Amino acid sequence: MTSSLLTVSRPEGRWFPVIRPYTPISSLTKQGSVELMVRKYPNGKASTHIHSLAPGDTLTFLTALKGFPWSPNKFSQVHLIAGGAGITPIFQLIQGILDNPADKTKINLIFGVNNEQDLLLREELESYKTRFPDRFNYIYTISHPKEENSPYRKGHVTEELLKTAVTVDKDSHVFVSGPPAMEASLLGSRSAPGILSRLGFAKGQIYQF
Ligand SMILES: Cc1cc2nc3c(=O)[nH]c(=O)nc-3n(C[C@H](O)[C@H](O)[C@H](O)COP(=O)(O)OP(=O)(O)OC[C@H]3O[C@@H](n4cnc5c(N)ncnc54)[C@H](O)[C@@H]3O)c2cc1C
Repeated sequence: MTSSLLTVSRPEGRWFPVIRPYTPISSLTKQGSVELMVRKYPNGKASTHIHSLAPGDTLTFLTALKGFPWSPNKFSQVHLIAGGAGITPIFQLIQGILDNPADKTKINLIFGVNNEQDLLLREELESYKTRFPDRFNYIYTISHPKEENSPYRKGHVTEELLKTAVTVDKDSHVFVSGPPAMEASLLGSRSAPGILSRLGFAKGQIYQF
């Protein structure tokens, strides 16, 4: 579980191929096809190339990259912090846990996006919430809401939000997947601790996709 696929794109007009990982959002046990969700960045070499593909075109997969070595009930609770398209590996983990009847791990998702349209996989997440109300909880936080009466929290994923949204205990683990600025503020650097360590999480309790 939690692996991504290394793709090779050959964008038109470029000498060198571009290698980028993408995470399947289809169940990993599904045979015969794979579903990717790729966010298009206007100047993004691989993402614009993948968006230009038409039915019948090919995309080369180099290999699968191993992610976190998950085993059921490894932790009593996981806190999953996703930003934008970073939801894909987090969603794969949610699917793997909740689709496995033997796994009783509780999931607390904090999903930060720019606007309501960026709330990817919203229906799938809401369906899990309906099926697992006691084990799956999510908070959406939107930095630049477009809807006037947006029902969601406004703002970025901040220390203030995480103080109330996550409980730090030895038996929990945190998974982070988001844009560079969000990851930097959560994880910090060698010289400056990030939000997660200020909240009390040990390094070994944090996994960055
Ligand atoms: C393990 C792993 C799994 C991933 N899975 C997915 C996935 O399932 N779906 C998905 O869409 N992406 C995923 N990504 C990100 C993906 O691999 C590429 O980094 C992304 O598509 C950008 O590549 P690019 O060649 O289009 O952009 P590049 O040519 O590398 O970058 C060009 C410009 O695009 C913008 N840009 C690029 N990346 C970001 C970013 N993360 N945030 C904000 N702006 C950015 C910047 O302006 C940058 O200067 C994953 C990354 C990792 C490490």
